[in-house]
Amino acid sequence: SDSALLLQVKENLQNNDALSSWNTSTSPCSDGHANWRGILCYQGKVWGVKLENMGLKGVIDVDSLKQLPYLRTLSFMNNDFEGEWPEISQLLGLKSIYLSNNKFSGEIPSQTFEGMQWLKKIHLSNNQFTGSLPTSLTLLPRLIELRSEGNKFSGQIPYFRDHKWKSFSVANNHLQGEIPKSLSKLPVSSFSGNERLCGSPLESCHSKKPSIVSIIVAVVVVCVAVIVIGAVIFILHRRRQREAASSVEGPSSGLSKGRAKDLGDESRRSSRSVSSNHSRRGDHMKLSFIKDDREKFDLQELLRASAEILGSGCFSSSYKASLLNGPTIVVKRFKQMNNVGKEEFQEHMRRVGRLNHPNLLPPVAYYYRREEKLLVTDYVKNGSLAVRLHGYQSLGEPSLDWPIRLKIVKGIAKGLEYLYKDMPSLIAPHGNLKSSNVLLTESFEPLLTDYGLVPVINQELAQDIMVIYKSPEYLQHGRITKKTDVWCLGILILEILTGKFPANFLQQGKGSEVSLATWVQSVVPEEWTNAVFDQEMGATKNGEGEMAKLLKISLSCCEGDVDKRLDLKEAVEKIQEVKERDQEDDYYTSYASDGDVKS
Ligand SMILES: Nc1ncnc2c1ncn2[C@@H]1O[C@H](COP(=O)(O)OP(=O)(O)OP(=O)(O)O)[C@@H](O)[C@H]1O
Repeated sequence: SDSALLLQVKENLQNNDALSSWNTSTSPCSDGHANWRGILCYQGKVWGVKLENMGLKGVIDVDSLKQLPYLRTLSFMNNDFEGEWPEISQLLGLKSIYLSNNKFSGEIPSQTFEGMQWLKKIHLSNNQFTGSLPTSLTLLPRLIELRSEGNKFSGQIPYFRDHKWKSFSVANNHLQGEIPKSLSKLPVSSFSGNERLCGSPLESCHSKKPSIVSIIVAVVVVCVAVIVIGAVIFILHRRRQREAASSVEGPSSGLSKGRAKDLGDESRRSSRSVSSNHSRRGDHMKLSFIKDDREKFDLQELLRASAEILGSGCFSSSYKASLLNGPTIVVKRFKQMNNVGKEEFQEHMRRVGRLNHPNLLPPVAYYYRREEKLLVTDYVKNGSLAVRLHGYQSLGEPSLDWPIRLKIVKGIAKGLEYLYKDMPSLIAPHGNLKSSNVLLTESFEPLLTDYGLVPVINQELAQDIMVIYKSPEYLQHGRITKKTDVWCLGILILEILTGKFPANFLQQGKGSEVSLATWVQSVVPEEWTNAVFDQEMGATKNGEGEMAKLLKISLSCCEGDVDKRLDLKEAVEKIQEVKERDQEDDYYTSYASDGDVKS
């Protein structure tokens, strides 16, 4: 019976506490409705198994599922399954398969989908699948959704013919080669994050195949160059060693101490040995500067500078260092980038370095070694918006007033708008927009930091640390869209208006939809003045009307349904329309006129 088969499925699952309703006292389906959690019924028959967000792992018992004759949809999204591709391809009647956001790994055999002629939707995003995208996908006549972003698929995209895509993404994999013509009308975001993929809608390939002769010539030239460079490096290295031995031996300074305490595999060495170790590496101490217009310094000078730790997140640690007779700078040490290659990292830094906007903090220099990636920026005097919003009251310092908060919001929106224009190939051009990544200049102009990093951060860890992966679309459907940064913007504005820390509202566990936005929505507008707006903002004459306007805009940015959410352009336009003071507007009336806000 269906009951026995499903109980067998349950038995093979670990962490199955959420399935307590699966027991012999009821049947899974009766008279059209389901008695068992996660079972979808139609006319008393099991047509779907939807076990999402339950922390499940173990084995998916395909042999039992195979015997459910009416099974059409299967979802194990947002769980903790590991291991190889489950043999669900034996379930020939399936119309949809959802396995996104697990830890499945390994290759999916190329013939896997053969014969699954009813299959319309396949969601595999954010696992760790490797190898090629199975060619049998191209043979599925009804396929309209294929989500495979955020894996480690490599090789070329197979040739799809006449599929009418409702949703397609192979973004953030290791795919390469030319995108098949049949997919060239899809948006850039469907393919971004694959460094070696080319052809429309991405940049054209221009790939003239080099002749054998030119390859041989190139190899010879490279070999000669390597020998010459090696000899030069050796000489310089020896010279520096001698110089360094005398200059570095002195008492170690703040940054080297901080690094010695904190730097990954070097953590157990003393600060002195960090310094001398680096000095032995000679040329490896060189930082790559983005622009030529500033005085250069190298890693050794950084290690000698007096330094203090500014903070250490999951993603990076940041040190403030004052160079002797030089500027005060911040060295950010990335923790989650060990998958990125040198070329990729350099190209990315150069790309970020080309950006130029008054609301973006520009990189000054970077440093790459396989086990160490550093980014140097200027120190920004007023620190982060996070500290200003949440840390100042305890110090007895005045908080930010409403006009300044509005100025900050407008600056953030402009910075983000620029990122969207100048990094169009990224699905989430910022990716980690939050208050600790907004710094404030002396005139309280906001500067965005940590932007554009999605392509170089380790995918599997990025999911735990970057704000885009807390969005409703990611938690529910495992996808990131061009509007995901807008959601982050909305939450950030709510944080600025309420003075509340968004992370406190995110429930533990995947799939939760509770956020600062849901809390604000739970408060009636009449209570906003007392219950929602940060009392620390202080009263501005008639400011509440404008505050309410901004609050409504931010709620529209946080709309859970991506289609209803404002896009970035709309959001920025509306934000720029909010005035610092508005003598006529009153927030109750302005709220009443806008019925769709609480959708
Ligand atoms: N250039 C800078 N000038 C002044 N303060 C900075 C600068 N860069 C970073 N900070 C501050 O240093 C602290 C640590 O920053 P860091 O980016 O390392 O971690 P985080 O932003 O708190 O968390 P995460 O690792 O998730 O990004 C933060 O409060 C940040 O605002």
